[in-house]
Amino acid sequence: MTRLVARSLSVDLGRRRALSAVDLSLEPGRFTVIIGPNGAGKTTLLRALAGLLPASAGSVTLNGAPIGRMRATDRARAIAYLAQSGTVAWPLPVRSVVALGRLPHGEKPDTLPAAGREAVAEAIVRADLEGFEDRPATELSGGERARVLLARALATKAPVLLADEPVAALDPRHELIVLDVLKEQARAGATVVAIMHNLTLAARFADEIVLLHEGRLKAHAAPAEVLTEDRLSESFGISAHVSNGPDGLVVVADRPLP
Ligand SMILES: Nc1ncnc2c1ncn2[C@@H]1O[C@H](COP(=O)(O)OP(=O)(O)OP(=O)(O)O)[C@@H](O)[C@H]1O
Repeated sequence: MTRLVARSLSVDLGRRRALSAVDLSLEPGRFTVIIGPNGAGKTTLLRALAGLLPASAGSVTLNGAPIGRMRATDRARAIAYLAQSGTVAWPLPVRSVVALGRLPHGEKPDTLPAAGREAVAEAIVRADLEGFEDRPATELSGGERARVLLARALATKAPVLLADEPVAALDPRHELIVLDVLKEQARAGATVVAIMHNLTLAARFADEIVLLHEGRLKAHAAPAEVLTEDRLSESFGISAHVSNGPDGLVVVADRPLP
């Protein structure tokens, strides 16, 4: 059970303060979705939580240990990080790319032990990639590639999964499949965090929503508490209509505010 905590976390990118004094506690078993307008600091927050960006002030701890002081392999075993629109540089078969998720365990793609092979096979099924195993990962569509990279992250079987816009490139069916997978990971005890722009899907799947705006945490609560018309207009600059649908809140952006 792994708890990831940011305390008064600020991050500077160049001379710009991208994140200011964020306090956030991410608990095992919860699926948290980070929302906010472009440039709000969502990726910066996720990268800092993953230990990929240093804190300029404050701290990030994993089960109480400062993340910046962890060995890289220990961190990679504990936290699977799925980057925004990740790329695949080499024409490796899909199975080998997914197997790279086992590297933090010291397992090489060509010589995976039974547990590694099982983790890879399971990740391929969960990302709906059966039949793609032998295809070169460089010859896939954007959405297929996104699912390969998700499968690579799943194959690590890390207790923390941080995903930057994991459904941005996906068709509606795969959006639902992937969000189900993320929710299942949380239900199985993982700490799962994803950045999303689709507010209706965020409301439907998230246990908690974190709203960022201009580098600051504006809200962190259940979807119905965060996704109010007033807050959407204040943070996103839109006139929005929020209603109750059969599967949760439905958020419709009516028009941009002047
Ligand atoms: N390398 C950099 N140097 C300076 N500023 C940067 C750098 N990278 C990002 N920024 C700025 O930091 C702020 C936060 O960027 P970040 O990528 O975290 O936003 P985001 O909320 O993830 O946005 P999006 O929804 O567009 O992905 C933005 O104002 C951005 O312009």
